[in-house]
Amino acid sequence: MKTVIIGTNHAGIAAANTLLDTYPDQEVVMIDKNTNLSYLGCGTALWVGRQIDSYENLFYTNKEAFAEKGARISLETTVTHVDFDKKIVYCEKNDGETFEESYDKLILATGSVPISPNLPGKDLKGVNFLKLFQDGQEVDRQMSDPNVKNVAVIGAGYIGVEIAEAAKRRGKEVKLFDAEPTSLASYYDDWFTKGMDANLEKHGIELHYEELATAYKGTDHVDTLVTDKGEYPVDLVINAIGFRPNNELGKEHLELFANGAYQVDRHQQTSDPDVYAIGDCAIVYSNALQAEAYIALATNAVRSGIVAAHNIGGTPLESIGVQGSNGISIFGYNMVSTGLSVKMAEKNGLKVSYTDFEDLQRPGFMKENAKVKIRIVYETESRRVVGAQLASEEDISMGIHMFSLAIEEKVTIDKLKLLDIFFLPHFNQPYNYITMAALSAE
Ligand SMILES: Cc1cc2nc3c(=O)[nH]c(=O)nc-3n(C[C@H](O)[C@H](O)[C@H](O)COP(=O)(O)OP(=O)(O)OC[C@H]3O[C@@H](n4cnc5c(N)ncnc54)[C@H](O)[C@@H]3O)c2cc1C
Ligand SMILES: NC(=O)c1ccc[n+]([C@@H]2O[C@H](COP(=O)([O-])OP(=O)(O)OC[C@H]3O[C@@H](n4cnc5c(N)ncnc54)[C@H](O)[C@@H]3O)[C@@H](O)[C@H]2O)c1
Repeated sequence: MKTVIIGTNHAGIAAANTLLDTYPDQEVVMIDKNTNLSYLGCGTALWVGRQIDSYENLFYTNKEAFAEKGARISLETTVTHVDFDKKIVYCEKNDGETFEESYDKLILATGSVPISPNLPGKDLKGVNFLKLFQDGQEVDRQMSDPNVKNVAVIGAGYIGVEIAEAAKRRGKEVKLFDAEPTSLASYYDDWFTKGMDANLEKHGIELHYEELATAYKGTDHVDTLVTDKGEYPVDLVINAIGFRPNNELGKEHLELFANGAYQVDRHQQTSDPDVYAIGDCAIVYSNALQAEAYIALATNAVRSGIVAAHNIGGTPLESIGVQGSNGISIFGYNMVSTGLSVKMAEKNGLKVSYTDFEDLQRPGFMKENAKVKIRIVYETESRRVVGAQLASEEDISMGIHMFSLAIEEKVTIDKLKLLDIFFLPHFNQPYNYITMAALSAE
């Protein structure tokens, strides 16, 4: 069996490793237009903000590792189109050479592309996106120029908030814009985003919410950002208003979700039985919504790659769905969430209730201590847990995984009330905030 994988980043890598490690008879061909693979985009802001010493360790594998395992791998090679009837992939290398690859099974792992606001001046120098390793390097190069003093970040989602912190750490004047009234509006409720916004402001980031960019001005290089509320001097702009699925190769042939992502079943199989789609170019099944959804995360990419590869290799395996669990840490303030916020649940037509609790992480007699906020969101009628959010200066990250499993397993809020949670002063309180939140649920 010959499998061709188009796109060799997180999703494609996971699929290739699974096929090569588990199914030695598989012939695996990997093709990617980029010069590198496995770049951890999460490290871009850490590097730009100089919270890590080098960007080199942000790659976790390389081309040679796959060649050694027996794959044929071509980087700097673009798949220009696919003939799905003849089952042939047409490729063009960066040096202009073209070649064809036939396949028995095809895996589309072509990822996502940043949404580009089509504004006047969008092609001016100094207007950037953050997706690839190369984009991060370019932003870093510009950030290193002492003449670059004013940075505008458009989009206060994950990338925007993280890069705003990084720019501030590099001593820039930073303005953060978003269409919504808060940062991280699609992941957290206001009780949480208010905490993050206070944190951003405390560290000198100027917040411009419910304010839309309308143009970039400048001669060769951007020098002004125009919005519906004013004009601001800028030396560097970073656009981070979300991703859209890259469906270029299959959009005429395969069934698509509302936003253009490839429609797949729980085996990652598309509407063409010989074609699988994984990672950011495909939909996921949201256990919180109990419906298909689009959630672009490296974690989902890896899991979907493993599922597709096992099905192709001959071991039937269904995806268990996702919760979209995510986390962020900005100037030492940590927030994690899984499933749906109240706002997002209601936007999607779910009738939900929620329970909040706030307390110190440890008993008051412990020296190192900080407050923790928790919200658990559950369906009002069924009482099924559909989301949780936590925030603290403490590392509360691991607590969210239990809620992820609770959502996946359709656990009710009442089941959490008397859950066995250990107590040790070094870690938590005898009246644990998870228990207290659950007990106070109406
Ligand atoms: C700055 C940043 C920070 C992030 N931080 C996090 C984080 O902390 N946690 C998290 O879970 N997620 C994070 N993400 C999201 C995560 O990076 C993506 O969800 C993940 O990269 C998706 O992996 P993928 O393999 O599906 O797609 P992609 O990473 O988009 O890879 C797709 C690959 O396909 C190749 N390709 C596309 N078209 C063709 C073609 N025609 N021919 C050949 N090759 C092609 C591309 O070159 C690319 O290598 C972050 C993203 C960014 C940009
Ligand atoms: N820590 C993490 O897990 C992490 C880090 C970075 C990226 N990612 C993932 O990568 C993907 C892309 O990240 P992202 O930050 O670009 O997207 P995002 O969806 O997290 O945020 C986009 C933001 O842009 C805003 N926006 C949309 N249109 C706008 C407009 N015209 N003007 C102003 N604001 C506008 C939205 O309100 C939103 O706050 C997401 O799926 C994200 O979850 C995850």
